Amino acid sequence: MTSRYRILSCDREEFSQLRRELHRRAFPNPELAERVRSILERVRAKGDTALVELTRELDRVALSPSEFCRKDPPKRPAAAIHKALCWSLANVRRFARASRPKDWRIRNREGAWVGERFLPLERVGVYVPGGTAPLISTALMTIPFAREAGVREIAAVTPPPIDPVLYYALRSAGATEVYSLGGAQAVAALAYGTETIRPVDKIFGPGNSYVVEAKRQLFGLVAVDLLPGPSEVAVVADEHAQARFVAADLLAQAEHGPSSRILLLTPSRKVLEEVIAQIEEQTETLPRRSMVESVLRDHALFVSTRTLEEALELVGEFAPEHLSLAVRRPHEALRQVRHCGAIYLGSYSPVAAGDFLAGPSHTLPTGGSARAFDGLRMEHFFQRTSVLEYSKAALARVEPQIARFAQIEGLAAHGRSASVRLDRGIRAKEAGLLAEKGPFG
Ligand SMILES: NC(=O)c1ccc[n+]([C@@H]2O[C@H](COP(=O)([O-])OP(=O)(O)OC[C@H]3O[C@@H](n4cnc5c(N)ncnc54)[C@H](O)[C@@H]3O)[C@@H](O)[C@H]2O)c1
Ligand SMILES: [Zn+2]
Repeated sequence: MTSRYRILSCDREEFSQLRRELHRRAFPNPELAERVRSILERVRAKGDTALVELTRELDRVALSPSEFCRKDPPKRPAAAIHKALCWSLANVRRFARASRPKDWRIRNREGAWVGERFLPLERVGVYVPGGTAPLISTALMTIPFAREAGVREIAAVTPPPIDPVLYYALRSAGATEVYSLGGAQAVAALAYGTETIRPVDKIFGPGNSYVVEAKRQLFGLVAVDLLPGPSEVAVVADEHAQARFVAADLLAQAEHGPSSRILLLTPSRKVLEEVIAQIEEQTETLPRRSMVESVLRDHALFVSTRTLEEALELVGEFAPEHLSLAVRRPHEALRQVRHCGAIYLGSYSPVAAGDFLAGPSHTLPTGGSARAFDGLRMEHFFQRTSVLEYSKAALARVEPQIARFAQIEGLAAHGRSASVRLDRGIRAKEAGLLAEKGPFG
């Protein structure tokens, strides 16, 4: 079959080649890094003055520092829109509450209590993209987690002018401050603070490459959640898959932007051909047709594998943001799938449901980073502390081992801090240990 798309039929040799190709790593782009570095430095050095200049240069909006923070009450949108927002909010809040981390403790080998305590962060910043489209769903998929976690101060930033429905969504989701600021400069303001914005402890949310690079550079000064990039989807389809559904899911992600990536893996050549025919048919009627076509041309890959197992193995190598398992036995396939951001099981779970309202956050790792990074989740809004409690009896049981470590590491005061509590002859003991030989002889 000839096609304008990239189609691979995967035999033994191509399989290992494709495995290598699909195993991606994201490197920072040096020019972009330099550009972002200079924006961050301007905000650090000149505060609000830099924010006024950058907002004029990059967003083409003239704002004075007193106009950054929006204080006006939000206007309630039309009933039908309001209902959709509430639907999403209810699902996300419920998911957030159910996934709240719980304090726990166990007794260790010597009978002391050891455990973890989770406290909500005090002040966070949430970036909500707004450059090309007001990502209202992003407001609903980040801020409620902070709110349900018990974070007291939630500062949301989004590029001006703020869409009225987005403003309403930011407020109803629980933002306690909303700033008309976008791009790397908004991230810098959250991290460094300016005359009008107090710095935050952690920065959340997706954004374009400037926003993500700013988070990467500021990591350490503040905490960040993850570095989400352009959207992507992989679909694994078997011979039972509905080509119409599969094509629709692939096109939905292609619609996100020119750098979106889409991947289809199927052991059925027939399904592959049907999906491509469906893509051509469905693309005709999409409003963002030209963008979708450029994604299909430059960032789409259609692979026919020998078996379903091979398809599932390759998809683990790709570690996609979204994975749809359009197969007859999705739960069985799930067991064979390795890392990815979110998995959609069966024929009736469109990725768009997760994008807009299902419950788990749609802020997910991209570019292969799902191999090690999690999508945004409740735990990210907590700071975790370990808690330890010894009784005298527990300490007595283990004190000789503490003394031994103290000796190995040459830290006598450490050893003494245990033995002194047990009234064990301190000096005699230390003298004895120090007189002994080294660990290996
Ligand atoms: N992975 C995820 O979970 C996820 C979820 C939602 C959105 N996203 C991604 O978020 C992104 C949204 O991007 P967007 O552009 O629409 O909005 P955005 O708000 O992220 O970026 C707009 C800002 O970029 C800055 N900017 C634009 N051009 C610049 C330049 N030349 N130099 C410096 N700064 C510049 C401007 O200040 C502007 O305010 C998309 O790439 C989308 O895929 C990812
Ligand atoms: Zn999507």
